[in-house]
Amino acid sequence: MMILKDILYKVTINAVVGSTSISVNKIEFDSRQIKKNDVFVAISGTITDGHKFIEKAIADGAIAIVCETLPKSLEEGVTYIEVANSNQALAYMAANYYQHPSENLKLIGVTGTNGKTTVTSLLYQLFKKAGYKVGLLSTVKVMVDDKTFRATHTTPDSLTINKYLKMMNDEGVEFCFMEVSSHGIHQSRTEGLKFAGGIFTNLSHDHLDYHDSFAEYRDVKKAFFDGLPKDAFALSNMDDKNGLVMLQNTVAKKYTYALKNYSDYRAQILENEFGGLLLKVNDNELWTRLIGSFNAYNILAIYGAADLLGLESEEVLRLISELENVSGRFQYFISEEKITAIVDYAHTPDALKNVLETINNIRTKNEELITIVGCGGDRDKTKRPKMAHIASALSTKVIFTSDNPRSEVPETIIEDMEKGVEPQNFKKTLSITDRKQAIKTACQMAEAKDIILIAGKGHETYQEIKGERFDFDDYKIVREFLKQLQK
Ligand SMILES: CC(=O)N[C@H]1[C@@H](OP(=O)(O)OP(=O)(O)OC[C@H]2O[C@@H](n3ccc(=O)[nH]c3=O)[C@H](O)[C@@H]2O)O[C@H](CO)[C@@H](O)[C@@H]1O[C@H](C)C(=O)N[C@@H](C)C(=O)N[C@H](CCC(=O)O)C(=O)O
Ligand SMILES: Nc1ncnc2c1ncn2[C@@H]1O[C@H](COP(=O)(O)OP(=O)(O)OP(=O)(O)O)[C@@H](O)[C@H]1O
Ligand SMILES: N[C@H](CCC[C@H](N)C(=O)O)C(=O)O
Ligand SMILES: [Mg+2]
Repeated sequence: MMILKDILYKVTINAVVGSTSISVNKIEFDSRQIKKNDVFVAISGTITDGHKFIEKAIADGAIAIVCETLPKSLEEGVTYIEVANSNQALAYMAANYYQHPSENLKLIGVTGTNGKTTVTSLLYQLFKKAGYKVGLLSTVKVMVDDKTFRATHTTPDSLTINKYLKMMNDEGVEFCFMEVSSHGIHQSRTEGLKFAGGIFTNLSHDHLDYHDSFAEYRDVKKAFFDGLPKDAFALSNMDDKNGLVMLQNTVAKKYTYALKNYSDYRAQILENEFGGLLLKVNDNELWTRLIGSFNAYNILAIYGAADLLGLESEEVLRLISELENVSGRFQYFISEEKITAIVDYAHTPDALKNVLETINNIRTKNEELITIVGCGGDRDKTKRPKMAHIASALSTKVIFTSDNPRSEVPETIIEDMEKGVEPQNFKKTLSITDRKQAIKTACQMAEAKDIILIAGKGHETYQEIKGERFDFDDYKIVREFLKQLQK
């Protein structure tokens, strides 16, 4: 239980009806979770409006309501708080309720179109190897030191974030690395958190189904850096054309990293092969198992963050060479017949281009590259033809298939993709709606030494169709087919 007034500390309030000295049990923003003596926060969302469920919440025992518009009829004995922004109010209420857990550890946020999971997961590994208790909030999973929890989002809602941070406080966690998605920033999920640092990876085409324009997408990401406190660091990628934009209004201490432009943390790629990357980082040689020039940026970002967080440079260089790859990110194996199968999470045009260019830099010309790719349903439609254009231009053969169709018709998604294929590449492409069938066909087509890239789902162990999740694991399926085909 907690006094409502204390939960509302720092919340911008327009009007109060009733007493804020009442004791409430817990905070909920979903009326279906309300129990007796809870406070319900009504949020107007993308599908429905929480305000429609105020009456239901009270009937189920809510004794306080936080909302942006007071209901026409007010119930006796219920306290109503009218606020300017329910999402923001929820974030401050969540921080108050869990006693500001972000202030009791060093919280580092990573934002950008691609690389967030890779950078946060590598930082988690690095700080664990350095002997610290560490937290992780990522697309793939949540870690409270050594305990694993299922991730429902890249950036969870503010109540969930603060719940995990409080658990980390109780476990004595000193550092927490979290992904900060543009949806998360736009919905104030990270409002009220005290960040010790922010890292910008890159900005390219994604989520234009949610943001009205690329400029709005950029400005939402920039808002994260604008909100960093002056004792935090802001580490930005100077090779990204929006790298400086992210830093221009932050009061945090500014640092930069790059391979091409002058920066505080610089790297050069000395070797780039399937075995890993040999880098020169600020005049030190560094080996990493990770593959691909895009991973040079991720490695440099974690090197800079570790330095800014006080880890000793020599130790960081040694530990980075021990880091394991992140699940579903350029995860590969080579079959007995020397066919290389790569599973990667690339689901944006820039990511797909990076992965395909990496493979093309490594493979010899007589090794065919067969790419299997689809696009998520209920996501950015404008990236579909771009992904298909990139896949068909940079592969020897391409099979368009389903990713997570969600509520859309899979064939329509594939048609959207096919529109991006240039005529000279038509002969390279094939469309097979069933993803399993597409993977099997690629395995049948592949000859010894060929490479199969399965892109878009990475670590995901499900396929989302019409609101249901069916078991589906790219990596397991391709291994199985290559074994069956004795290839
Ligand atoms: C589009 C989007 O981001 N939606 C998120 C948002 O939901 P919403 O506010 O739009 O919810 P809504 O369904 O319209 O409902 C409005 C309100 O009414 C309430 N409600 C609803 C029904 C009811 O009976 N009673 C009730 O009180 C809901 O609890 C909600 O507060 O807030 C919810 C609670 O935090 C999130 O679960 C939900 O994520 C949905 C499921 C989602 O798919 N989000 C994806 C797009 C997402 O967030 N992705 C990003 C980036 C991914 C990446 O690039 O890696 C992420 O950070 O994961
Ligand atoms: N620094 C980078 N620059 C460009 N592409 C990258 C970079 N790092 C990873 N990628 C590519 O993007 C894919 C997704 O990487 P990752 O999961 O780290 O990104 P993310 O930002 O967490 O994505 P999401 O927004 O979906 O959570 C990888 O599988 C790889 O293909
Ligand atoms: N295979 C996934 C990748 C994107 C998942 C996440 N970034 C999101 O937007 O929810 C899809 O496109 O369905
Ligand atoms: Mg991620």
